[in-house]
Amino acid sequence: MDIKALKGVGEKTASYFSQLNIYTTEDLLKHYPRKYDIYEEPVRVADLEADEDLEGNVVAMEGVVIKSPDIYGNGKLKILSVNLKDENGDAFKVTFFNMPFLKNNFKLGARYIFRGIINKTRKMWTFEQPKLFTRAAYKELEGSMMPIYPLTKGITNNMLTKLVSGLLKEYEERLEPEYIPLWVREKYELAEHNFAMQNIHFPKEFDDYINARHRLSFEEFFLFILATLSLKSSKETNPNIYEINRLEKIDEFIEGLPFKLTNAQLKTVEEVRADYTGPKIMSRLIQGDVGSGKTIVAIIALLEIALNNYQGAMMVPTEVLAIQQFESLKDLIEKNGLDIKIELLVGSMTAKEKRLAYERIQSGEAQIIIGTHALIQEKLEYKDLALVITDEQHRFGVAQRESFSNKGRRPHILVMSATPIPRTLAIILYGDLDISVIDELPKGRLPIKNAVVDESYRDNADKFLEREVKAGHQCYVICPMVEESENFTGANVIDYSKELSKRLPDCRIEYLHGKLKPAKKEEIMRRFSKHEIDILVSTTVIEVGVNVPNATVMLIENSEMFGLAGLHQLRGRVGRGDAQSYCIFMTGKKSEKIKKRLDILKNSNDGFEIARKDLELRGPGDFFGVRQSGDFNFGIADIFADAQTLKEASDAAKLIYDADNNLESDENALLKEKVIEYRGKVLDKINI
Ligand SMILES: Nc1ncnc2c1ncn2[C@@H]1O[C@H](COP(=O)(O)OP(=O)(O)OP(=O)(O)O)[C@@H](O)[C@H]1O
Repeated sequence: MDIKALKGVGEKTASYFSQLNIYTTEDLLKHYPRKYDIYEEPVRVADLEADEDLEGNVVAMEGVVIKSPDIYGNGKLKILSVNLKDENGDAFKVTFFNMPFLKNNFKLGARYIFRGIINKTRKMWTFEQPKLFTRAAYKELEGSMMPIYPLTKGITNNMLTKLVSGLLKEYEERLEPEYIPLWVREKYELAEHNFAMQNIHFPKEFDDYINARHRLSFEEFFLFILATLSLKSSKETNPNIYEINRLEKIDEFIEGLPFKLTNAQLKTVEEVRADYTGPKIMSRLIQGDVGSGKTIVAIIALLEIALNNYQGAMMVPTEVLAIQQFESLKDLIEKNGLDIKIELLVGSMTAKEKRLAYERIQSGEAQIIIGTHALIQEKLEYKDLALVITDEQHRFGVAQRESFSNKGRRPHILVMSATPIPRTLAIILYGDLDISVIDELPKGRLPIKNAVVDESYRDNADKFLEREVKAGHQCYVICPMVEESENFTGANVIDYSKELSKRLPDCRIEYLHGKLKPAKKEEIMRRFSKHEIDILVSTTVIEVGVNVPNATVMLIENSEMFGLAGLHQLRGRVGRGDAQSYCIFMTGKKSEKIKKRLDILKNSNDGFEIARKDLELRGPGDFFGVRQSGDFNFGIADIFADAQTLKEASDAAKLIYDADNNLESDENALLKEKVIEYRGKVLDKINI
């Protein structure tokens, strides 16, 4: 049902909802809480002193007024300040702004429970504008879990809570039929669908939440796997319609590379070449950690396809990366004296440039095409596209991958990923692809040295950057944001690079961020690659794929603001050459928790190990809306935290598929409808 059919949702609200990708009531029900507000037992001052993580967070405290409250302040601002003590007799304070009428509530000896963000100011634990409860009122709420939804401008939590709760009431009357066969629900102990919907939004108790979440994650994985299984079977019958031969020129090219391929690379190259010269169309995933050397494998394939007189295209997630790949491939082709024409296609090219590029692609003059999403523009036609490579493929949806492959007759597909997941999971998640793993780093790479530091290390950090620059190396500094913003207190690239230039006047410093004009981005990246810039201050636009092997230092400001997977990707921008490289994680806020998390990165350079340790640290109970891997953005399920559920869903899907691969039995009738709906609607939204 259209979201506008709901009472109180007009055109304007609907347009706000579209920002959250909510268009229908079904979308609204699938807009799961990000976390829950749990009314926990009140804490005491002693608890606050003992657990530093409580500061700055929401807590409840019970207290007795120990002094008649004061009102102070001038004309416009009136501050009511109340002194209290907790049951141990320890003092804390509460302040309210412009609410002088509350004064009468706080008679000497009155007892209340306050709930809000607690902070220590001038040695006193203080609430500002907390919510106020009588003990009886609080006890009623204690233990309950109120949903907190992801929001956007114009949509409040209150509004969502009301709409969802209204919808669920109605839903109960209309009871959606259960579509997972009974035997599956029994075997894997799955709650019923409607129960799960009700309890993911408004769990009465923690266990209900757990059961709801389990059912919904299972359901997401289950549909996803059934859909990919059917995709795979349709591919298996695709014969290789291209006449591609192994060429000596390619063997010579490999021989002539300035480095020796690792065994893992060699094996992967073999698998890829066997695929596209074999009887069936290739659908292969190359999985390898950052810096493991996936790109050269892709390049070898592109060259061999081009030399066989077909076209090959490689789609990458950012313009910066497209330009870089294009330039380095052009260099390689020239150096090796190969007669191959390559083309760049990115969104920011002028209409005329694009038209000319389109013409060369359509006529077949362009043999290798490198670009961004621009490669799958409807208007673009290829002459004879035989190979499609998507780099860092998790940025693209399955549907995009498919639409790309529909451009050719049915091209070979190669997908590259640095997502650190174990092979068993990869086999399930990439059900429609064969997998090659590059599990070995090039020889001579020294492990990156890591340090987790805070502001007190600033001078040393500056000296360190200077020293590396003097030694002829280059550095990245990452800031979490572009420019100063009111509600965000992290370093920003523009101010930061100004200040850094003052402190290190002998270094050539420039900044880069996503909002710069594409031509400017290109110019900066080109100059950095050519070592005309020593220190590049950047946002995370350089996170994926950027390759400047002479860079040896990665300094990440406010590293507590990034996820571990993102930090690992960023760090992967150094350590790409022979020289010793360093990664400095600078933190703005000191806390044991933050330190522990960053220590995981400090102690390991292995992507998968990091993901696993991160999960261990959080503990299996700590997964309220925490999605560790943004790469596979399922609605609620997380491939790491729910790895066991994923396995079960995969087993169940296979059992069903093996017994009834077209889902034709009565028992599977409703499931079939769902899978078809899922393939059409959801599969393209899941980024794998
Ligand atoms: N066998 C090798 N020996 C030495 N250097 C290599 C080898 N293979 C690749 N390289 C170089 O290592 C660097 C990183 O390789 P590449 O860019 O292919 O990594 P990647 O796996 O794509 O990493 P990312 O996921 O970070 O993009 C490049 O400079 C590349 O030329």
